[in-house]
Amino acid sequence: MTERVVKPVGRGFLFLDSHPAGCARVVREMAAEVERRTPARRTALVIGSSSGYGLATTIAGLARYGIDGIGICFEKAPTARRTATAGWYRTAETAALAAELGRSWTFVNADAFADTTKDEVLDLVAEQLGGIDHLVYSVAAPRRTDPRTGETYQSVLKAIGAEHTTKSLAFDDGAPVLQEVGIEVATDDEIAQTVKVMGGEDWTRWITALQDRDLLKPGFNTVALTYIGSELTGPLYRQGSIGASKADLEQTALKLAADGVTAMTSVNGAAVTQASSAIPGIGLYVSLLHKVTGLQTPVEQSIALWDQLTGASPFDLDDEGRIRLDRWELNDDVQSAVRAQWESVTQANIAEVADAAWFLTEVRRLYGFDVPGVNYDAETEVDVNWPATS
Ligand SMILES: NC(=O)c1ccc[n+]([C@@H]2O[C@H](COP(=O)([O-])OP(=O)(O)OC[C@H]3O[C@@H](n4cnc5c(N)ncnc54)[C@H](O)[C@@H]3O)[C@@H](O)[C@H]2O)c1
Repeated sequence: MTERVVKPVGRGFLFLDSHPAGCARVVREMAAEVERRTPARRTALVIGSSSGYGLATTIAGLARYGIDGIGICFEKAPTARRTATAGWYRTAETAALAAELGRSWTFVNADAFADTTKDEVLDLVAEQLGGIDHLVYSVAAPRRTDPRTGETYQSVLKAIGAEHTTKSLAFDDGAPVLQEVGIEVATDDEIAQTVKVMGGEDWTRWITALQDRDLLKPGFNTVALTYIGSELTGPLYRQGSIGASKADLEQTALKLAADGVTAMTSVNGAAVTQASSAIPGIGLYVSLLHKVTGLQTPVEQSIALWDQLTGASPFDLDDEGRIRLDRWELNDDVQSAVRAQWESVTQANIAEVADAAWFLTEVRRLYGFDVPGVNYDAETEVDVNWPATS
């Protein structure tokens, strides 16, 4: 047991330590957003369950429909010098929540891309759940090793075709700083590697592995998360290397559907997550978006997703068969207001035009800081165990 005071130490939007009590409270706050429904008696596999949209999907499914499941994520244990990663602590609290609600959830801390992980998880699915009704694929990873070849691919955040610059938000001692950031052009190889990491290949491999062991229940459906976003972020995101991987993911859904699997992508709206805060321009964009309209939270969107996956609500699909949870973001009035603010923002007016302070708080909350009700001067237990099977 190791109790210590944990402070936000780091650079930019990256902190070295996470606050266990703060992370636990964030999980409870997320669960409190969910209105319960009659249990749906369904089982789910959530890949990327410790953070961002995968965490929200896990909590929403558990708290709204009493879904049982297995979550997979890739987190770091505490060491003598550093706390565990935030997702480790959030997973411990999510497991405690599941136990309180009397549901069966097991969390596997391993590389989802590895075949050894697939084998381990499929064994658990067979033993504990008897099969899967829903698979939600919500991985955001910087690299992937293909277990068949041993080759490691890296994803990049670069433009395609022409170089680009974007306005971007940074902070100096808590004060917002407007920057211009250059975006390099990705080579063909970098684009191909990004698609290998964030495209649909691994999602397909999970589904094939489940099919091979006859673990898909009748009525099974699966979603992988994708993003479209605004024209303002288009050159870097949707038309960039990461967007190429999202196009691949969307094509994969169509291929899986052609093979008889109920597979769709879910277009979620912008959210402040560890993955998104690393993308230049996104911090400024969401700070402006928040000022214009507020953001629909990941839990709110995940509730809408579960309502559709369980059949409680009809699917809200676009012409390309994608579930649209981002209509609030891409609404024309919202986008033209955000564009006007994006064009008018300067160093002098940034604190008024953008909700920069809100954004910084959201980033700090990703590590369990700035959470109301937590005493950050008190010692907190950092040696939290990975949850046992519930
Ligand atoms: N954040 C946004 O604004 C946004 C918007 C729309 C869609 N999305 C999509 O949602 C998905 C999740 O993104 P996020 O922003 O919630 O990310 P995130 O960084 O908050 O979470 C990523 C999750 O993936 C897990 N993970 C990473 N590498 C892994 C590995 N090798 N094996 C197992 N688990 C691994 C992490 O542990 C974590 O649980 C992505 O597909 C992303 O494109 C995000």
